[in-house]
Amino acid sequence: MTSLSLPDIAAQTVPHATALEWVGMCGIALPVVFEQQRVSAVADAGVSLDDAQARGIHMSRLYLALKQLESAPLDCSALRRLLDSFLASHTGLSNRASVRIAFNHLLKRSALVSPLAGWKHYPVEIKAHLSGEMFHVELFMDIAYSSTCPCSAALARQLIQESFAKRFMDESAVDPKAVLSWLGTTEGVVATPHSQRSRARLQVRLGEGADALPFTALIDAAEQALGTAVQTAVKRADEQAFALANGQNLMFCEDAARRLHQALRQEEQLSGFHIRVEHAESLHAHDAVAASQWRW
Ligand SMILES: Nc1nc2c(ncn2[C@@H]2O[C@H](COP(=O)(O)OP(=O)(O)OP(=O)(O)O)[C@@H](O)[C@H]2O)c(=O)[nH]1
Repeated sequence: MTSLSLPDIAAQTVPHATALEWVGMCGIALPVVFEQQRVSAVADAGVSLDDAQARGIHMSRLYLALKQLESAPLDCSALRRLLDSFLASHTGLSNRASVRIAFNHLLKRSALVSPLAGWKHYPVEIKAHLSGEMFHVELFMDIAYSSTCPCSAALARQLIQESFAKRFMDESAVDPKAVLSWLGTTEGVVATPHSQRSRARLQVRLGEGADALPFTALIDAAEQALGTAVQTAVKRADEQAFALANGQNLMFCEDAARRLHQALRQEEQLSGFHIRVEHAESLHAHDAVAASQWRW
């Protein structure tokens, strides 16, 4: 064993001094506690390097500080304490600190009709920033839903009308039983509208005084506004109810963005948001996309 001290390269000065906006680590494996459950998260942690002469920051200090989140429930207070400790460990070097934490939020969802339930995961992210006394937290969530094209539905209805006219218009008296049985065939309902799995990507900024991270409430509000969230456990009765829900919930991407905008405006704990919806069209190979924002 040698008694030589370890070289500390980070403490050196640099010949071409430049302050840096952000320096840190990305993709750190981190177990966190959210809503009484331990979840496997990935974190990015960093600070500004405002001392233009300093060679580097002390990455190990940020890494070790993240340990705080292994046991403390994940909320705004815990994030604030973490960022305070990032800056406290970089006095004289850094004035700003940030952390990003990403994980899958699991929620149990009931079937539409049958007494079944299953799990859905929602990719979520938390971004917290501290600059002087300015602390803010942003949340991101990704929500899958089903959308049926209103234009395609109208065109399909027109084809069904034409098919009906061809089959029954020459008859002097239309027999309801014949119509009923004809409606149950693919000659009757001759066309179906296209629908697609769609995604809503919500970014929100929490207002001052917020402590809890309201992922569940926001996801519930968004799914309620969209009306046709993707399902978990599905029996035929559930699938039929889903077909009815979609038929009564026709929407362009613009409709989805507007509904979400209205829903998020009701959320008093938010100070701003950005919405992006993507309808992964089955009509063509590109997506239909709409975005909206408030105080973003
Ligand atoms: N600043 C910086 N450190 C890096 C980088 N890549 C790897 N590291 C390593 O991160 C390790 C931890 O750095 P420090 O936190 O300064 O470690 P330390 O000097 O033992 O810890 P302190 O005594 O608390 O300063 C060092 O071994 C660095 O070489 C990089 O790009 N920048």
